[in-house]
Amino acid sequence: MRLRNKPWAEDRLNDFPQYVIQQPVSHKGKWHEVFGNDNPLYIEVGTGKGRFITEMAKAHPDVNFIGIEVYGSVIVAALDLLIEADVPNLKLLNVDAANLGDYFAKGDVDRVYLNFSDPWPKSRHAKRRLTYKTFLEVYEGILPDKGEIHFKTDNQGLFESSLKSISEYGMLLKFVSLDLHNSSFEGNIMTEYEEKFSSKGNRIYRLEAMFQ
Ligand SMILES: C[S@@+](CC[C@H](N)C(=O)[O-])C[C@H]1O[C@@H](n2cnc3c(N)ncnc32)[C@H](O)[C@@H]1O
Repeated sequence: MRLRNKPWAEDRLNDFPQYVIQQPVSHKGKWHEVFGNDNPLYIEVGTGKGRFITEMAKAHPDVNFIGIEVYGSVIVAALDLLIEADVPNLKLLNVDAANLGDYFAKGDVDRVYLNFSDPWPKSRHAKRRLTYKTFLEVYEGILPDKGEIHFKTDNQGLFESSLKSISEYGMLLKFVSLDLHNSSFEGNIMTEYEEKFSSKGNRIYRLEAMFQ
């Protein structure tokens, strides 16, 4: 993603503590207190400008959602969407996914969504892919037993390397589509990148995988 520096982003994120989690470490093991209910918690890692997670929160009021994004200059756009939507079941978290184990205990998170993650095509950058084994370890550490990741991308190389990484990790593939938009899958919510790349004619790949 091309980044425009927004020096004011941090102040804006701090101005909305009702939407942007300020001290995530303090919620470890007790995230239900943040939402005031015992509903399941789904997170999107690399939420970008937040369209997917905001639309998911609107469509599923009985699920709690957190959009996680490493760049403040990007997640401020998600904050604008959340302010407009004003839904109680969505929060934002401006952290690096590599550190999620510092903020979430095993079983705090019920599902991980990865959408159009940066492909990092060069093999020397493979460790930065959000489906690399070290990130799978992080997700396994915060999901319950048999927890799931749901991943979609238009990038064939990233999809193939993710299938390999997920299989080598010993996860069970529950669903694979090599052309999501021409499949029978129902309830798809488009992300910003999905709209951009599918409108150019790119195929969308999707998988669901379960830890076991
Ligand atoms: C290509 S964008 C896709 C955004 C959105 N999910 C979509 O589909 O439109 C990938 C996003 O993941 C974020 N990201 C990459 N690595 C991350 C990490 N380690 N932790 C959190 N976010 C990350 C990037 O900053 C970027 O905003």
